[in-house]
Amino acid sequence: MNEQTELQQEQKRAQRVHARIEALVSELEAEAGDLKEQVVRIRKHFWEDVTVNIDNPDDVIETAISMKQQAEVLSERERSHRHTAAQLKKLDRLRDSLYFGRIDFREKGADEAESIYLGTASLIDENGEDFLIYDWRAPISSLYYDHVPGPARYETPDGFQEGEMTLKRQFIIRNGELETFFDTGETIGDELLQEVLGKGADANMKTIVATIQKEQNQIIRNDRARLLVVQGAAGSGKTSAALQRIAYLLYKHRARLKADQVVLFSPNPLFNSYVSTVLPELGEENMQQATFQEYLEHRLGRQFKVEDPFEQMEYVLTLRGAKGYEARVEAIRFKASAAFLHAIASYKDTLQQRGLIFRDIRFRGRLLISGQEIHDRFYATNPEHKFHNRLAAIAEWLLDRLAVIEEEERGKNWAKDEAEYLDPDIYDQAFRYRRKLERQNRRSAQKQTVENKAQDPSAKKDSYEQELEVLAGWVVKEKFKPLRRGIKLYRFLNIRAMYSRLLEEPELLKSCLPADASLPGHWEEACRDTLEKLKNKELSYEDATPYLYLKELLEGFHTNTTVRHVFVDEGQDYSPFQYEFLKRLFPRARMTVLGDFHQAIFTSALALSGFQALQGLYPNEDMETLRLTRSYRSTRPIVEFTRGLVGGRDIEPFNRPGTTPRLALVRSRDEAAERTAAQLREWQAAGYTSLAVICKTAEASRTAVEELRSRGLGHVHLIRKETIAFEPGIQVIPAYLAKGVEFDAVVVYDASAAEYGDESERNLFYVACTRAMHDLFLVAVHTPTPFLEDAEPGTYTLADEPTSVNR
Ligand SMILES: Nc1ncnc2c1ncn2[C@@H]1O[C@H](COP(=O)(O)OP(=O)(O)OP(=O)(O)O)[C@@H](O)[C@H]1O
Repeated sequence: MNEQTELQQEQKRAQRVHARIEALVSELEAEAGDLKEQVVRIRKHFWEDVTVNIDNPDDVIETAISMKQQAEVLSERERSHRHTAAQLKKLDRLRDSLYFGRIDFREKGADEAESIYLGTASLIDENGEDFLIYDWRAPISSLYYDHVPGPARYETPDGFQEGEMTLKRQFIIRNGELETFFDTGETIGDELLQEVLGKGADANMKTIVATIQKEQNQIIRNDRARLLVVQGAAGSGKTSAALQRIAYLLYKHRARLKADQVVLFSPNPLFNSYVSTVLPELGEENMQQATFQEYLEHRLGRQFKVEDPFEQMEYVLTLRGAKGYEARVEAIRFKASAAFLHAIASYKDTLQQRGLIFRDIRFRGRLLISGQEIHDRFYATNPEHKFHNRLAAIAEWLLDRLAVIEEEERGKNWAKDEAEYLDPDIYDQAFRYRRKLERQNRRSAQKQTVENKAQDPSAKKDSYEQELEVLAGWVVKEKFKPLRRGIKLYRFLNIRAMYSRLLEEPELLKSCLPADASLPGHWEEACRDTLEKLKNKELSYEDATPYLYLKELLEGFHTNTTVRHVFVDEGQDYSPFQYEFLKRLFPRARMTVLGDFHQAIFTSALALSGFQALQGLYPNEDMETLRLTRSYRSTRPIVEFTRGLVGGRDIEPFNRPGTTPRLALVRSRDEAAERTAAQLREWQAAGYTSLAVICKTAEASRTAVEELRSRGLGHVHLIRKETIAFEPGIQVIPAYLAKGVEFDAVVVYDASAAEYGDESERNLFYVACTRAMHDLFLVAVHTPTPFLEDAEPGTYTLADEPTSVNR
């Protein structure tokens, strides 16, 4: 068959499928309208259609049955309406794009090949027999992503199905009309990918189902690993693969897995909103999204002012040379290390023998039970018993002691005084509460007397003294409530003092470290600062996780057993501590970690230890590591330039042509602003809509916004750590907040040695440069950053030289 006839045939088929969708839509719309009417009518006349009669017991039963039936009819109609609405949404998604690919597959032993058309959802023909479209996540669809024409196989629940793929085709379908197709010998042919990647950046991430690459498909469909680690270059599709993997898991395990049982940990709120459209676009509900900081705030925010990672980042980036800087940076690194994690765990072990610090239990400024007394009592318990059983015994003992003290307090004048001045509302509340309690606890004869009087309406609150006694009892109970609650939560453990002691006593810490580890330089200097902060109820970011770890080891771990999949994006920026945490917090979840060491920007990052640090997390056989080396985001010239910055020789560009990155060397900040503004205007004129000016820090970004606005540029937006969405226009953004997102064109402002001079800033510079999809412009005042010396020769040009277009 010649290509023209073939095209016509495909177009005819597309028309048929489109017509089927339209017919279904009209049918379902009518059905939905009808159902909606019924629901509204039932709700409105609910009581009219129910026979309400409560004259005798039989009537009551009949009434109940009638109500139940009516409620069931209503909920059945509501369910049908929801189902129809979901079907309509699915059809609406299919209506324009229908399907994107076709494979012809002949099963082993069969005479003929079957044509499989792939789309974002499945669709069956009018007879209910054949699939007009297969969902991209169906087992057979994996053939499309994994194989080229020839012998092929796919995994089914019953094992592998062998066969031969005789055709592989990609379609471009717009508004329900098939424009063209490509037959391809490649796994996923480059034409479609070229077309997709050549488009402009969006305010939100897009799905990639039509062009998923083979190695990405391995990530998406991996069902075996308990811990799946994906190491991939910037722009290699890690986040995309993660999101399509979530969609795949929700489809494959749809009977058991709901979207709220999947959590994605991401670097910041902006990233959260950037990726939040992908799953709904694929017809799935969104997973839960969180940042680690939110979790820390949730657990420690009441007790401490907890520093966030961006404040720490700003400190590291801007205060070089300040007093205590070196000490803190070394401490940041140390406190994120596996050695410190080990130290905290063995510190907890020693505390089982000695050294626990307990809080005094005080009431109205008076000491009730001293920390020393609790301490002595704890160490008098049997050391053979489990630590948490010993603690539970102490809590029980404290509650008993408290009950006795509470009883004594009731007769005291302060309680009666307070009872006398109770607010009328609280008074009533107290009185009712007391009566209820006393009905439940008829313990002593004395109580009984009071209760009888209180319960007897004729007695009213006759004796003033007795009434006051009742109320004083209530007052004391209310005042003791927080004490009892605190004891149940083990607040009598003084975690702050114990964490502080570990920092105050280097010998103690050394004894808890693994044999091959030692304390970092300037340790005591760093600790002085931390201890001061702890005293003021402040917690640095580097201390927050170790502190919480110690707290949980002592008090018991909080767990969430409903979550089944945890995804950690930008996984290189998490410490071993944080992984240990996530594992304990979600004991029933599988974990997918996505990261790129070249983008490790936090001092606490895994960068040095690499993902090996994750090895102890789960047994080796439960862990799998996959690599993505091809970079899709940026044009070939941009990838060829950026990979040199980090020595990433194995980073392979997707072959998309573009302009070579340019460097403008300027003499002043003023000139830098001029050049930047001019470049942005040029890009706007060329039709780019998503533009970013990436600076090193928040402060530099604020200044840049002023400089650009004062040059008449409109719609210049400053991105802060709290920003949750892009507004249309030019984004000015600190590099560390640009993680995970992308723009049509990027100015790196300012790429000078003064700004990016220290080796520790290399990765940050790399992150900034790799955000550009189509064009990259660097501006440097005086001397450019030394990192440019590592760029492969010829991969960037000076802006004043003629621009070379690398095709
Ligand atoms: N198979 C694909 N088909 C089409 N586009 C793709 C594909 N894989 C990746 N992309 C595109 O490449 C860009 C980068 O993808 P993504 O953000 O997932 O990469 P990443 O590895 O998470 O990047 P980074 O680590 O730099 O944040 C996105 O625009 C994405 O849509």
